[in-house]
Amino acid sequence: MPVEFLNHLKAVIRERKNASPESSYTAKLFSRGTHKIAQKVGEEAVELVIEALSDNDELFKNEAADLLFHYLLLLENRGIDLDEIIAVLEERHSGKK
Ligand SMILES: N=c1c2ncn([C@@H]3O[C@H](COP(=O)(O)OP(=O)(O)OP(=O)(O)O)[C@@H](O)[C@H]3O)c2ncn1[C@@H]1O[C@H](COP(=O)(O)O)[C@@H](O)[C@H]1O
Repeated sequence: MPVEFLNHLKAVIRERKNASPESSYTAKLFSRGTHKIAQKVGEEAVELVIEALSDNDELFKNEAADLLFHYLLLLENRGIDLDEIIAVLEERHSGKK
């Protein structure tokens, strides 16, 4: 189920690429381009690092979700599927067998 949801979210993000910027947060970020999307990934990564140093699991999970969401956006903006990143990990893993 979690993997299916991730695939569903990827599809929604892809749809938003062609949606009007006024219609959604995701569409607006796509309209602002690579610089803004990359900046958001950096911001969300820093926010996650800050929460990693706290003991609040709820805040940590929320920041982790924000980072994952914006990471998916960055991949979609680049035209690279998450499966291609997983393939890199699989290749690294198989090389260590
Ligand atoms: N999973 C998410 C998701 N996670 C985080 N966010 C947004 O990411 C932003 C992160 O918070 P920030 O305070 O860093 O950003 P902000 O202040 O809103 O934006 P800035 O102008 O400051 O950059 C918030 O606006 C969140 O709403 C998300 N926005 C949308 N989704 C999903 O994306 C899909 C498309 O949603 P829409 O974009 O609403 O169509 C749906 O399935 C949504 O559930």
